Amino acid sequence: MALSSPKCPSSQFALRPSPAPRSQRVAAASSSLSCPPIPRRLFSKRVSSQSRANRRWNVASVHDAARTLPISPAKEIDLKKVENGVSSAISAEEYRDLAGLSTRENSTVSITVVGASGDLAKKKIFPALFALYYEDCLPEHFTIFGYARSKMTDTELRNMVSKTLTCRIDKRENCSEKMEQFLGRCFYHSGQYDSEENFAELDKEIKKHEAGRLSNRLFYLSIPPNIFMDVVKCASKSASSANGWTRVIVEKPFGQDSESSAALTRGLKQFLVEDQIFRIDHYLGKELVENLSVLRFSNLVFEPLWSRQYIRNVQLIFSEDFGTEGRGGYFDNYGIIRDIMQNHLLQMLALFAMETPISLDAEDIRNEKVKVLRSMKPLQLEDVVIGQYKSHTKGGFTYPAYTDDKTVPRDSLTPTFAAAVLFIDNARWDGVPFLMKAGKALHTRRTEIRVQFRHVPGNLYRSFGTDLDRATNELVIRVQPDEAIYLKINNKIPGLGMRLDRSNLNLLYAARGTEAFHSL
Ligand SMILES: NC(=O)C1=CN([C@@H]2O[C@H](COP(=O)(O)OP(=O)(O)OC[C@H]3O[C@@H](n4cnc5c(N)ncnc54)[C@H](OP(=O)(O)O)[C@@H]3O)[C@@H](O)[C@H]2O)C=CC1
Ligand SMILES: O=C1O[C@H](COP(=O)(O)O)[C@@H](O)[C@H](O)[C@H]1O
Repeated sequence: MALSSPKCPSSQFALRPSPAPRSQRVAAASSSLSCPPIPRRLFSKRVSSQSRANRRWNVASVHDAARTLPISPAKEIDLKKVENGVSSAISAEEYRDLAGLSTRENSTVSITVVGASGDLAKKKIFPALFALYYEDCLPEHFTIFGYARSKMTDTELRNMVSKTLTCRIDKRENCSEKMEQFLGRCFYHSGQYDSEENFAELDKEIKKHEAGRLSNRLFYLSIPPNIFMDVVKCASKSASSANGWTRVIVEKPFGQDSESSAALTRGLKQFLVEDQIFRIDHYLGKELVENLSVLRFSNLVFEPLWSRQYIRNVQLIFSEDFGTEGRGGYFDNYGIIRDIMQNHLLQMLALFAMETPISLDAEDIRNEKVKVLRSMKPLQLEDVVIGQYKSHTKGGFTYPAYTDDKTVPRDSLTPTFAAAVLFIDNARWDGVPFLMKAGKALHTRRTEIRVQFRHVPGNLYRSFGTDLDRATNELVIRVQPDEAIYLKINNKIPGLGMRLDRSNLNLLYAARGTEAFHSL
């Protein structure tokens, strides 16, 4: 089924409930007011005034426990318009207001992409920012700074970024013109992550562009987590906003284990209040992951089947057909389990397996997900397989081994592949294996959830061609590429006689070209 694509990002945030019903999002899109509705959960009642914990960071915000969206302190916003999440389409300007990005008060927003020389920044962050710019969802006065240790000029950054910008959106009018304008707003500053002095230099550069306007600053930590603290400390001391808000987006993985995760949180809180910290897992912004709860909770046909009674196993599969390619600096310290399984796949699993939440508020969904995680049996070593990709030749081309990557130590034992069987010890899922598989440099690029159903007891058609005991129903939720949901069913081959075959009942998404980071 083809779905028309909204013009503007849907402001869908990690750990947030399902988005607006499709019809409403499309309505928003087709409106001349271009930006889509913002979910109610972003406007929970808990409004904190200016940060008491740390006045340097000077923020006022609306706080939603699982995910926060601070808004500009001085702003009066008609929240009724967005009560119940998605009641009406809103304008680009209102969208910016709600995100605290208004320009009405002559304010600026400076976005610093820390780790701008890296993979995430190049592949996803700059393109997502461009998509927002294209859709007029960034404020009038905004500037983007790349910050990293690598030496680069502004022009080199622009050249690097321009290679990954695309006009993914439906209308491609003036795309190259818009790109030029966007690139003109991008600057680069080279510095160390633990140097207050270098961040003070960045501060000076930012100030030049702020030109005395109200200063709002966003730091996107597109770096390995072990240097988050250095950056937050230095940015806090030397480059935070003096009169507007300062926010920090923190990438996964949030530490190495629960101890280091708690230490990271404690560390961040020395310099930030919770409202300033935005933890992101971009898989939660993927269309099919967002659709998971909709599929299950708004279709009578699925929910009754969603249990051990009918489901034999669930597989969560992530595979990439490329290796680390220069990302060893980050990846080698974390490995595939911490890079993919513990966050992206586990989030998908929790959404898949949770009980019906009380509401679509982020906190209610989070509570249900936590119950799933707490019901999980601790993993045993024998339930896990790990591996690392080796060099191989195919079609006359030799693909490098993981340890051939110059950014990876030659003797690295970091896993690039892992498979694990997980069990959820509760009434719904007792005994159902949840198989997770994740790997880099495999044959295909694919992320999907495969739900295999039990055999039909006493199947009448056992003797008709197909081995129906094996060919059980399977529901496939293909997250990427070529998003689709299809159900494998057994049916009769048309014509004389009785021969059976397996077919797919399809919900194919046309190439919509949306990208999770764009909406997040
Ligand atoms: N790549 C992706 O698609 C995604 C990545 N992420 C997350 O983004 C973060 C960054 O990932 P990614 O961009 O892929 O990683 P990279 O390895 O590309 O690292 C980003 C930048 O950080 C600096 N860096 C790398 N290693 C180190 C190190 N050991 N010490 C200090 N600086 C270092 C480098 O900049 P320089 O040397 O110039 O300072 C590098 O360009 C991670 O937390 C990852 O989980 C999340 C979603 C998707
Ligand atoms: O978080 C990460 O995700 C990417 C894959 O993201 P996708 O949206 O392209 O599927 C992965 O390559 C990277 O290792 C990891 O850090």
